[in-house]
Amino acid sequence: MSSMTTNEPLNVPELIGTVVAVQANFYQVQLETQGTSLPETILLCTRRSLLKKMGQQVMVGDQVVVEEPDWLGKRGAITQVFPRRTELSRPPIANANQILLVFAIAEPELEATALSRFLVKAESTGLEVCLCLNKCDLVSSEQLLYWRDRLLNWGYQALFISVSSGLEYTVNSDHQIIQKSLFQIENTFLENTLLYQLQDKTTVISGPSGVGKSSLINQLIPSINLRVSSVSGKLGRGRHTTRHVELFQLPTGGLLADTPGFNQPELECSPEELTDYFPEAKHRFQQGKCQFSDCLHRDEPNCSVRGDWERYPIYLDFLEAAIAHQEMLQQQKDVEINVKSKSKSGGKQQLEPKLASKKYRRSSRRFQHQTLQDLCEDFSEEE
Ligand SMILES: Nc1nc2c(ncn2[C@@H]2O[C@H](COP(=O)(O)OP(=O)(O)OP(=O)(O)O)[C@@H](O)[C@H]2O)c(=O)[nH]1
Ligand SMILES: [Zn+2]
Repeated sequence: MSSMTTNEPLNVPELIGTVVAVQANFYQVQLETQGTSLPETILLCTRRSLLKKMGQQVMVGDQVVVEEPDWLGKRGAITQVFPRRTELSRPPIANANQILLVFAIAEPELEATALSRFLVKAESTGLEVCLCLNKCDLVSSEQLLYWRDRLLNWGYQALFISVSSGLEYTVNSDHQIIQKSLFQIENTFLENTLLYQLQDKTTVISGPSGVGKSSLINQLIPSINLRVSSVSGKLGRGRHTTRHVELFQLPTGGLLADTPGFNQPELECSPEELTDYFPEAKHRFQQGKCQFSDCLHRDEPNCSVRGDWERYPIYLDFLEAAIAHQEMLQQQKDVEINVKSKSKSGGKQQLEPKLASKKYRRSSRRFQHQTLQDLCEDFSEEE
Protein backbone atom coordinates (compact mmCIF):
# COMPACT_ATOMS: atom_id res chain seq x y z
CA MET A 1 0.00 0.00 0.00
CA SER A 2 1.33 3.44 -0.86
CA SER A 3 1.81 5.90 1.96
CA MET A 4 0.89 8.75 -0.33
CA THR A 5 -2.65 10.01 0.02
CA THR A 6 -4.16 12.64 -2.19
CA ASN A 7 -5.01 14.80 0.82
CA GLU A 8 -1.46 15.16 2.04
CA PRO A 9 -0.36 18.79 1.87
CA LEU A 10 2.36 19.59 -0.63
CA ASN A 11 5.52 20.72 0.99
CA VAL A 12 5.56 24.23 -0.44
CA PRO A 13 7.25 27.03 1.51
CA GLU A 14 4.91 29.64 2.96
CA LEU A 15 4.61 32.83 0.98
CA ILE A 16 5.12 35.79 3.26
CA GLY A 17 4.73 39.41 2.30
CA THR A 18 3.92 42.93 3.45
CA VAL A 19 0.67 44.72 2.67
CA VAL A 20 1.74 47.90 0.86
CA ALA A 21 -1.69 49.26 -0.10
CA VAL A 22 -5.35 48.63 0.61
CA GLN A 23 -8.05 49.34 -1.97
CA ALA A 24 -11.60 48.47 -0.95
CA ASN A 25 -11.43 44.74 -0.20
CA PHE A 26 -8.19 44.15 -2.03
CA TYR A 27 -4.72 44.18 -0.60
CA GLN A 28 -1.48 44.70 -2.50
CA VAL A 29 1.07 42.36 -0.98
CA GLN A 30 4.77 42.77 -1.71
CA LEU A 31 6.31 39.32 -1.37
CA GLU A 32 9.47 38.72 0.60
CA THR A 33 11.66 37.18 -2.05
CA GLN A 34 15.15 37.53 -0.60
CA GLY A 35 16.95 34.22 -0.64
CA THR A 36 14.23 32.48 -2.67
CA SER A 37 13.78 31.80 -6.37
CA LEU A 38 10.45 33.67 -6.36
CA PRO A 39 9.98 36.57 -8.73
CA GLU A 40 9.98 39.98 -7.03
CA THR A 41 6.36 40.88 -7.26
CA ILE A 42 3.25 42.44 -5.81
CA LEU A 43 0.14 40.23 -5.68
CA LEU A 44 -3.38 41.61 -5.51
CA CYS A 45 -4.96 39.62 -2.69
CA THR A 46 -8.32 39.07 -1.05
CA ARG A 47 -8.78 38.34 2.64
CA ARG A 48 -9.85 34.78 3.42
CA SER A 49 -13.38 34.59 4.78
CA LEU A 50 -12.12 32.88 7.96
CA LEU A 51 -10.10 36.03 8.75
CA LYS A 52 -13.22 38.12 8.15
CA LYS A 53 -15.23 35.90 10.49
CA MET A 54 -12.53 36.25 13.15
CA GLY A 55 -12.75 40.02 12.75
CA GLN A 56 -9.09 40.10 11.77
CA GLN A 57 -8.44 43.41 10.03
CA VAL A 58 -5.65 43.79 7.53
CA MET A 59 -3.72 47.07 7.53
CA VAL A 60 -1.04 48.60 5.37
CA GLY A 61 2.25 47.41 6.86
CA ASP A 62 0.90 44.06 8.04
CA GLN A 63 3.06 41.02 7.51
CA VAL A 64 0.87 38.28 6.06
CA VAL A 65 0.83 34.73 4.72
CA VAL A 66 -0.42 34.42 1.15
CA GLU A 67 -1.84 31.22 -0.33
CA GLU A 68 -3.00 30.09 -3.77
CA PRO A 69 -0.75 32.42 -5.73
CA ASP A 70 -1.74 32.90 -9.34
CA TRP A 71 1.56 34.04 -10.80
CA LEU A 72 0.16 34.94 -14.21
CA GLY A 73 -2.84 36.92 -12.96
CA LYS A 74 -0.77 38.19 -9.98
CA ARG A 75 -3.48 37.25 -7.50
CA GLY A 76 -3.53 35.55 -4.12
CA ALA A 77 -5.39 35.19 -0.83
CA ILE A 78 -4.30 36.38 2.62
CA THR A 79 -4.76 33.56 5.11
CA GLN A 80 -2.88 34.79 8.15
CA VAL A 81 -1.78 38.09 9.70
CA PHE A 82 1.27 38.10 11.95
CA PRO A 83 1.02 39.94 15.27
CA ARG A 84 1.79 43.64 14.87
CA ARG A 85 4.91 45.07 16.48
CA THR A 86 3.49 48.61 16.32
CA GLU A 87 0.22 50.12 15.16
CA LEU A 88 -0.58 53.71 14.20
CA SER A 89 -4.19 54.74 13.86
CA ARG A 90 -3.79 57.98 11.94
CA PRO A 91 -2.55 57.19 9.38
CA PRO A 92 -3.40 53.48 9.77
CA ILE A 93 -0.05 51.71 9.41
CA ALA A 94 1.19 48.55 11.10
CA ASN A 95 4.78 47.71 12.02
CA ALA A 96 6.28 51.16 11.38
CA ASN A 97 9.65 51.63 13.07
CA GLN A 98 10.09 55.36 12.97
CA ILE A 99 8.74 58.75 12.04
CA LEU A 100 10.82 60.94 9.80
CA LEU A 101 9.75 64.45 10.67
CA VAL A 102 10.70 66.84 7.88
CA PHE A 103 10.82 70.60 8.38
CA ALA A 104 12.49 73.36 6.36
CA ILE A 105 15.26 75.36 8.01
CA ALA A 106 13.92 78.33 5.97
CA GLU A 107 11.01 79.07 3.61
CA PRO A 108 8.82 78.62 5.57
CA GLU A 109 10.71 80.05 8.52
CA LEU A 110 11.59 77.48 11.19
CA GLU A 111 9.70 78.25 14.36
CA ALA A 112 10.22 76.52 17.72
CA THR A 113 6.57 76.19 18.78
CA ALA A 114 5.34 74.81 15.44
CA LEU A 115 8.25 72.38 15.32
CA SER A 116 7.61 71.31 18.93
CA ARG A 117 3.97 70.66 18.18
CA PHE A 118 4.96 68.17 15.47
CA LEU A 119 7.70 66.69 17.65
CA VAL A 120 5.27 66.09 20.52
CA LYS A 121 2.77 64.52 18.15
CA ALA A 122 5.48 62.29 16.68
CA GLU A 123 6.82 61.32 20.12
CA SER A 124 3.32 60.41 21.28
CA THR A 125 3.23 57.53 18.78
CA GLY A 126 5.96 55.78 20.77
CA LEU A 127 7.97 55.27 17.58
CA GLU A 128 11.54 56.48 17.08
CA VAL A 129 11.58 60.07 15.89
CA CYS A 130 14.12 61.20 13.32
CA LEU A 131 14.16 64.94 12.68
CA CYS A 132 15.34 66.18 9.32
CA LEU A 133 15.75 69.82 8.29
CA ASN A 134 15.57 70.49 4.57
CA LYS A 135 16.43 73.54 2.41
CA CYS A 136 19.81 73.99 4.06
CA ASP A 137 20.98 75.52 0.77
CA LEU A 138 19.07 78.64 1.81
CA VAL A 139 20.96 79.36 5.06
CA SER A 140 24.47 80.26 6.14
CA SER A 141 26.78 77.85 7.96
CA GLU A 142 26.21 79.91 11.11
CA GLN A 143 22.46 79.40 10.94
CA LEU A 144 22.89 75.69 10.36
CA LEU A 145 25.22 75.35 13.36
CA TYR A 146 22.87 77.51 15.44
CA TRP A 147 19.95 75.13 14.80
CA ARG A 148 22.08 72.06 15.24
CA ASP A 149 23.17 73.15 18.72
CA ARG A 150 19.73 74.40 19.65
CA LEU A 151 18.12 71.08 18.69
CA LEU A 152 20.83 69.12 20.52
CA ASN A 153 19.73 71.01 23.63
CA TRP A 154 16.19 69.83 23.01
CA GLY A 155 17.51 66.27 22.81
CA TYR A 156 17.51 65.83 19.02
CA GLN A 157 20.39 65.04 16.72
CA ALA A 158 18.82 66.39 13.55
CA LEU A 159 19.80 65.61 9.97
CA PHE A 160 20.50 68.61 7.71
CA ILE A 161 19.79 68.23 4.03
CA SER A 162 19.03 70.05 0.81
CA VAL A 163 16.92 68.01 -1.54
CA SER A 164 17.28 70.48 -4.39
CA SER A 165 21.08 70.44 -4.26
CA GLY A 166 21.22 66.74 -3.38
CA LEU A 167 23.40 67.43 -0.36
CA GLU A 168 23.57 66.37 3.25
CA TYR A 169 25.47 68.41 5.84
CA THR A 170 27.17 66.78 8.79
CA VAL A 171 29.22 68.48 11.47
CA ASN A 172 32.57 67.06 12.55
CA SER A 173 34.13 67.23 16.00
CA ASP A 174 35.82 70.56 15.11
CA HIS A 175 32.40 72.08 14.51
CA GLN A 176 33.01 72.19 10.77
CA ILE A 177 30.32 71.41 8.22
CA ILE A 178 31.02 68.56 5.82
CA GLN A 179 28.93 68.15 2.67
CA LYS A 180 28.03 64.76 1.27
CA SER A 181 25.86 63.44 -1.49
CA LEU A 182 22.36 62.94 -0.09
CA PHE A 183 21.14 60.22 -2.42
CA GLN A 184 24.27 58.18 -3.05
CA ILE A 185 25.79 55.80 -0.63
CA GLU A 186 29.41 56.90 -0.53
CA ASN A 187 32.11 54.70 0.95
CA THR A 188 31.48 56.42 4.25
CA PHE A 189 27.95 55.28 5.02
CA LEU A 190 27.69 57.10 8.30
CA GLU A 191 25.15 56.48 11.01
CA ASN A 192 24.03 60.09 11.11
CA THR A 193 23.01 60.24 7.46
CA LEU A 194 19.54 60.01 6.03
CA LEU A 195 19.98 56.93 3.84
CA TYR A 196 21.46 55.03 6.77
CA GLN A 197 18.51 56.04 8.97
CA LEU A 198 16.01 54.78 6.41
CA GLN A 199 17.69 51.52 5.46
CA ASP A 200 15.68 48.36 6.14
CA LYS A 201 13.12 50.17 8.29
CA THR A 202 9.50 51.12 7.80
CA THR A 203 9.41 54.90 8.00
CA VAL A 204 6.45 57.23 8.11
CA ILE A 205 7.18 60.70 6.71
CA SER A 206 5.46 63.61 8.38
CA GLY A 207 5.78 67.38 8.41
CA PRO A 208 3.98 70.55 7.40
CA SER A 209 3.16 71.64 3.90
CA GLY A 210 5.85 73.10 1.67
CA VAL A 211 8.95 71.78 3.44
CA GLY A 212 9.94 69.46 0.58
CA LYS A 213 8.50 66.06 1.56
CA SER A 214 7.32 65.21 -1.97
CA SER A 215 10.59 66.45 -3.45
CA LEU A 216 12.48 64.20 -1.02
CA ILE A 217 10.37 61.12 -1.71
CA ASN A 218 10.66 61.65 -5.46
CA GLN A 219 14.43 61.68 -5.16
CA LEU A 220 14.57 58.67 -2.87
CA ILE A 221 12.22 56.62 -5.07
CA PRO A 222 12.46 57.97 -8.61
CA SER A 223 9.71 55.66 -9.88
CA ILE A 224 6.87 57.22 -7.89
CA ASN A 225 6.76 60.82 -9.08
CA LEU A 226 4.67 62.62 -6.47
CA ARG A 227 3.46 66.04 -7.41
CA VAL A 228 5.66 68.80 -6.04
CA SER A 229 3.71 71.88 -5.15
CA SER A 230 4.82 75.11 -6.74
CA VAL A 231 5.50 77.76 -4.12
CA SER A 232 2.37 79.67 -5.10
CA GLY A 233 0.16 76.57 -5.11
CA LYS A 234 1.12 75.37 -1.63
CA LEU A 235 -2.45 75.25 -0.43
CA GLY A 236 -3.73 73.27 -3.40
CA ARG A 237 -2.60 70.04 -1.80
CA GLY A 238 -3.81 67.95 -4.73
CA ARG A 239 -1.91 64.80 -3.86
CA HIS A 240 -3.38 64.61 -0.39
CA THR A 241 -7.03 64.84 -1.17
CA THR A 242 -7.53 61.12 -0.55
CA ARG A 243 -7.02 59.19 2.68
CA HIS A 244 -5.06 56.61 0.79
CA VAL A 245 -1.99 55.25 2.59
CA GLU A 246 0.67 53.45 0.66
CA LEU A 247 4.10 52.03 1.44
CA PHE A 248 6.86 52.46 -1.12
CA GLN A 249 9.90 50.25 -1.42
CA LEU A 250 13.20 52.09 -1.04
CA PRO A 251 15.97 51.07 -3.45
CA THR A 252 18.34 50.80 -0.46
CA GLY A 253 15.92 48.48 1.40
CA GLY A 254 13.07 49.49 3.67
CA LEU A 255 9.62 50.99 3.19
CA LEU A 256 8.43 54.56 3.20
CA ALA A 257 4.92 55.92 3.86
CA ASP A 258 3.89 59.42 2.96
CA THR A 259 1.16 60.80 5.20
CA PRO A 260 -1.49 63.40 4.52
CA GLY A 261 -0.01 66.75 5.46
CA PHE A 262 -1.39 68.77 8.33
CA ASN A 263 -0.09 72.07 9.58
CA GLN A 264 -1.47 72.15 13.10
CA PRO A 265 -1.49 68.68 14.63
CA GLU A 266 -3.94 68.39 17.53
CA LEU A 267 -2.38 67.84 20.94
CA GLU A 268 -4.51 65.03 22.27
CA CYS A 269 -2.24 63.52 24.90
CA SER A 270 -3.02 63.59 28.59
CA PRO A 271 -1.35 66.27 30.77
CA GLU A 272 0.55 63.59 32.72
CA GLU A 273 2.23 62.08 29.69
CA LEU A 274 3.36 65.35 28.11
CA THR A 275 6.73 65.28 29.91
CA ASP A 276 7.54 62.05 28.08
CA TYR A 277 7.29 63.86 24.77
CA PHE A 278 9.92 66.50 25.56
CA PRO A 279 13.22 64.57 25.70
CA GLU A 280 14.93 67.27 27.76
CA ALA A 281 12.05 67.29 30.32
CA LYS A 282 12.00 63.52 30.47
CA HIS A 283 15.72 63.56 31.17
CA ARG A 284 15.29 66.04 34.02
CA PHE A 285 12.45 63.98 35.44
CA GLN A 286 14.49 60.78 35.36
CA GLN A 287 17.50 62.51 36.94
CA GLY A 288 15.68 64.21 39.79
CA LYS A 289 12.17 62.85 40.42
CA CYS A 290 9.47 65.19 41.67
CA GLN A 291 8.00 65.16 45.19
CA PHE A 292 4.49 64.43 43.91
CA SER A 293 3.92 61.47 41.66
CA ASP A 294 1.27 63.41 39.72
CA CYS A 295 3.43 66.54 39.41
CA LEU A 296 2.63 68.55 36.29
CA HIS A 297 5.76 70.65 36.82
CA ARG A 298 4.00 74.01 37.09
CA ASP A 299 4.08 75.40 40.59
CA GLU A 300 4.35 72.24 42.68
CA PRO A 301 7.07 72.24 45.37
CA ASN A 302 10.23 70.18 44.89
CA CYS A 303 9.78 69.73 41.17
CA SER A 304 12.78 68.49 39.21
CA VAL A 305 11.44 69.37 35.76
CA ARG A 306 10.55 73.06 36.18
CA GLY A 307 13.55 75.17 35.28
CA ASP A 308 15.24 77.39 32.80
CA TRP A 309 15.40 74.98 29.89
CA GLU A 310 14.58 76.63 26.56
CA ARG A 311 11.30 74.90 25.76
CA TYR A 312 9.83 75.09 29.25
CA PRO A 313 7.42 77.93 28.23
CA ILE A 314 6.34 75.80 25.25
CA TYR A 315 5.80 72.86 27.60
CA LEU A 316 3.57 75.07 29.79
CA ASP A 317 1.57 76.21 26.75
CA PHE A 318 1.04 72.65 25.55
CA LEU A 319 0.16 71.60 29.09
CA GLU A 320 -2.68 74.13 29.16
CA ALA A 321 -3.90 72.78 25.82
CA ALA A 322 -3.70 69.19 27.07
CA ILE A 323 -5.63 70.11 30.24
CA ALA A 324 -8.32 71.87 28.21
CA HIS A 325 -8.57 68.82 25.97
CA GLN A 326 -8.83 66.48 28.95
CA GLU A 327 -11.53 68.61 30.55
CA MET A 328 -13.48 68.69 27.32
CA LEU A 329 -13.37 64.87 27.19
CA GLN A 330 -14.39 64.68 30.84
CA GLN A 331 -17.36 66.98 30.24
CA GLN A 332 -18.49 64.84 27.33
CA LYS A 333 -18.26 61.77 29.55
CA ASP A 334 -20.15 63.49 32.37
CA VAL A 335 -22.92 64.47 29.99
CA GLU A 336 -23.18 60.87 28.81
CA ILE A 337 -23.32 59.57 32.39
CA ASN A 338 -25.93 62.18 33.28
CA VAL A 339 -28.00 61.27 30.27
CA LYS A 340 -27.96 57.65 31.42
CA SER A 341 -28.66 58.31 35.09
CA LYS A 342 -31.37 60.85 34.37
CA SER A 343 -33.25 58.53 32.03
CA LYS A 344 -36.76 58.48 33.39
CA SER A 345 -39.05 55.46 33.29
CA GLY A 346 -41.13 57.12 30.59
CA GLY A 347 -38.01 57.13 28.44
CA LYS A 348 -37.70 60.91 28.72
CA GLN A 349 -34.16 62.17 29.05
CA GLN A 350 -33.02 65.31 30.73
CA LEU A 351 -29.61 66.88 30.18
CA GLU A 352 -27.99 68.50 33.18
CA PRO A 353 -24.70 70.39 33.06
CA LYS A 354 -21.95 69.34 35.42
CA LEU A 355 -18.81 71.25 36.45
CA ALA A 356 -15.50 70.39 34.82
CA SER A 357 -13.19 67.94 36.52
CA LYS A 358 -11.29 69.55 39.37
CA LYS A 359 -8.27 67.37 38.89
CA TYR A 360 -6.12 69.88 37.01
CA ARG A 361 -7.14 73.09 38.79
CA ARG A 362 -4.22 75.00 40.19
CA SER A 363 -4.03 74.96 43.97
CA SER A 364 -4.98 78.64 44.21
CA ARG A 365 -8.23 78.09 42.36
CA ARG A 366 -8.86 74.63 43.74
CA PHE A 367 -10.57 75.65 46.94
CA GLN A 368 -13.31 77.81 45.41
CA HIS A 369 -14.10 75.19 42.83
CA GLN A 370 -14.01 72.35 45.26
CA THR A 371 -16.70 73.84 47.48
CA LEU A 372 -18.90 74.51 44.48
CA GLN A 373 -18.34 71.09 43.08
CA ASP A 374 -18.82 69.35 46.43
CA LEU A 375 -22.13 71.14 46.77
CA CYS A 376 -23.06 70.07 43.32
CA GLU A 377 -22.09 66.46 44.00
CA ASP A 378 -23.95 66.42 47.34
CA PHE A 379 -26.93 67.73 45.52
CA SER A 380 -26.87 65.01 42.89
CA GLU A 381 -26.41 62.30 45.54
CA GLU A 382 -29.51 63.52 47.37
CA GLU A 383 -31.57 63.22 44.22
N1 LIG B 1 15.55 75.91 -1.78
C1 LIG B 1 15.03 74.70 -1.69
N2 LIG B 1 13.75 74.48 -2.07
C2 LIG B 1 13.26 73.22 -1.97
C3 LIG B 1 14.04 72.15 -1.46
N3 LIG B 1 13.27 71.04 -1.44
C4 LIG B 1 12.06 71.40 -1.93
N4 LIG B 1 12.05 72.72 -2.26
C5 LIG B 1 10.90 73.48 -2.80
O1 LIG B 1 9.91 73.63 -1.80
C6 LIG B 1 8.60 73.65 -2.37
C7 LIG B 1 7.70 72.63 -1.70
O2 LIG B 1 8.17 71.32 -1.98
P1 LIG B 1 7.25 70.01 -1.85
O3 LIG B 1 8.15 68.86 -2.10
O4 LIG B 1 6.03 70.13 -2.68
O5 LIG B 1 6.85 70.12 -0.33
P2 LIG B 1 5.87 69.16 0.51
O6 LIG B 1 6.43 69.12 1.88
O7 LIG B 1 5.69 67.88 -0.19
O8 LIG B 1 4.55 70.01 0.49
P3 LIG B 1 3.03 69.47 0.50
O9 LIG B 1 2.85 68.68 -0.75
O10 LIG B 1 2.25 70.73 0.51
O11 LIG B 1 2.88 68.66 1.77
C8 LIG B 1 8.82 73.38 -3.86
O12 LIG B 1 8.79 74.61 -4.53
C9 LIG B 1 10.20 72.76 -3.92
O13 LIG B 1 10.82 73.01 -5.16
C10 LIG B 1 15.40 72.42 -1.07
O14 LIG B 1 16.17 71.56 -0.62
N5 LIG B 1 15.82 73.71 -1.20
ZN1 LIG C 1 7.58 68.19 38.67
